Amino acid sequence: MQQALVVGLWEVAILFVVGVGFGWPIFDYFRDPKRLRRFSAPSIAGFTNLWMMKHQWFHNRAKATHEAHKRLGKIVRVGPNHVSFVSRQAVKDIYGHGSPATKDKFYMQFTGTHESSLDTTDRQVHGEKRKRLAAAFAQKNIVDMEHVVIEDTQKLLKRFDQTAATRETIDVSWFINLFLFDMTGDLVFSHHLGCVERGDDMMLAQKLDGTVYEVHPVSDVRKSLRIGSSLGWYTPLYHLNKRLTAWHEGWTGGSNWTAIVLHMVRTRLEKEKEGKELNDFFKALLWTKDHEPLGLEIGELVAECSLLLLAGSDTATIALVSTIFLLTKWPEAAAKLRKELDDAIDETEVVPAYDAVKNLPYLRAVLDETMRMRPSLPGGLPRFTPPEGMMIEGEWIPGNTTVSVPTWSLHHSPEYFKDPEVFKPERWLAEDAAELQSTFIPFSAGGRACTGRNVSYLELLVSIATLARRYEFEFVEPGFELQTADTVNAHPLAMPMKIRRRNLSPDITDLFDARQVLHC
Ligand code: HEM
Repeated sequence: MQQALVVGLWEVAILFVVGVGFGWPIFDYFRDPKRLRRFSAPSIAGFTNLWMMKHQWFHNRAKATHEAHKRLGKIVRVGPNHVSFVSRQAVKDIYGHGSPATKDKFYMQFTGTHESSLDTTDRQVHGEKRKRLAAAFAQKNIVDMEHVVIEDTQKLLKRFDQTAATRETIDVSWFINLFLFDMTGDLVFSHHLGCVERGDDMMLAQKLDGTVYEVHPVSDVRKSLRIGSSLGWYTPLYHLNKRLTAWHEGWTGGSNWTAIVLHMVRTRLEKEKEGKELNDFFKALLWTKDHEPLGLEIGELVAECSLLLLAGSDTATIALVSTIFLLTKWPEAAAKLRKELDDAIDETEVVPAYDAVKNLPYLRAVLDETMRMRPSLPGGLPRFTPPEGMMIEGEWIPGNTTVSVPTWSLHHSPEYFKDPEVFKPERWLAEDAAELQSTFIPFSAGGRACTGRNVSYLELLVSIATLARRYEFEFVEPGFELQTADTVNAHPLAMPMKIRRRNLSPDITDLFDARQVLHC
């Protein structure tokens, strides 16, 4: 009798949870307190965040949103409380300086013990954090770091030259990822990771008790971003869902990443104690411009550095791999670029100086066209409307609503970019190019746009100029298409290629031997 009652209670409880779980979203959809039903939604997106979570999990959020916009128009409801806009005006309204929208709670997935510049939703806290970094990332400071870019590029060339000599197949995507890990480690921490030299992504990590262990972070980071961003689309139950999915290796992956950064922070602080004067981004987190100590807690240093190391390496990897992919796919553009580079750069240069390449119009157009066609963060970056609501694209959007502009869709909109599926660097050199800039948002826009934009152009223009001038790349598989795993960043998957030397510039081994003799 008692057992029957217990089973009965369980059944009622299950029925209640299922009833509320399914019934409430349907009830709320028809209740429509924010009048969002006026915007069309793909499949179940108007009722539940599961639509977004599913596409995020399967790495195709940006593509699914794009399809929805193509079918349903420039304003689409992509979640019960999320409206997506593909328009120039919406970029201004949502992301522009002076926009009342704040960052969405989606970003809580990135927050550990402390918030970083990227994930804080508080304007004042963000203002202070951004001011600190902005000084370090100013153009005049970055130029002093050019030698790091040049030296790391030479190390990559050494590896690519060997591959070219043997005509073996190489996964270019993998080596570019290693190259940008090395470069970002050097720029942020003055810490050379040596990934390119070893050909692997091994990094040392440190537990809080000081134990040091080895981690291979590429797959850890992807798994961590995959689970975090999928759950991030349903913030009310984020912490509960995190507990329920504690078995997923992405959470361990995230902890390993933090442990890598902790190791780098501690190592860098040791060097500081030894009185070494190092010119890197880390110093902006230790000292004010007038050399007053900032006294940040170690947790905050780890949060900021974790962002810098990941934002710096992942995004630029995507841009550089995509450039090589698109130039190989569109050989006419590659030929034009090589002509410009051969005419402008001295034959004896191996890695040209930034000054020699920064104003080359076709080179810059190639990079911008790449970031248009394959933006590093292809999905919409979610923002939250203020409690009183706001106008977006001429529509009144009530308060506390998530809004975004999907970068991929904006960059592939025929309204702004003629023949959007064609790789056409020339569009950035045409008379109306200035107008295109307002719908070109690879670094986002306004007060929360990328702080690392200047350093990215330095790294990317120098490395593209070097690689395009020195090599011809070939796909091993005819008609190869580069696949990506879109978490928040669109991580490029393998790109097997053969590399041929163009024999224009000096041999890199001679250069290294000369440097070694010099150092002796
Ligand atoms: C091609 C290279 C890069 C691209 C396409 C890129 C893109 C972006 C985008 C779209 C955002 C806004 C993210 C959001 O609102 O969710 C962002 C933010 C940020 N990026 Fe980058 N990024 C690049 C390279 C870098 C580099 C090299 C660094 C530094 C080493 C960096 C540091 C940051 C930081 C600190 C933020 C947060 C800005 C803030 O909210 O104040 N990025 N980046």
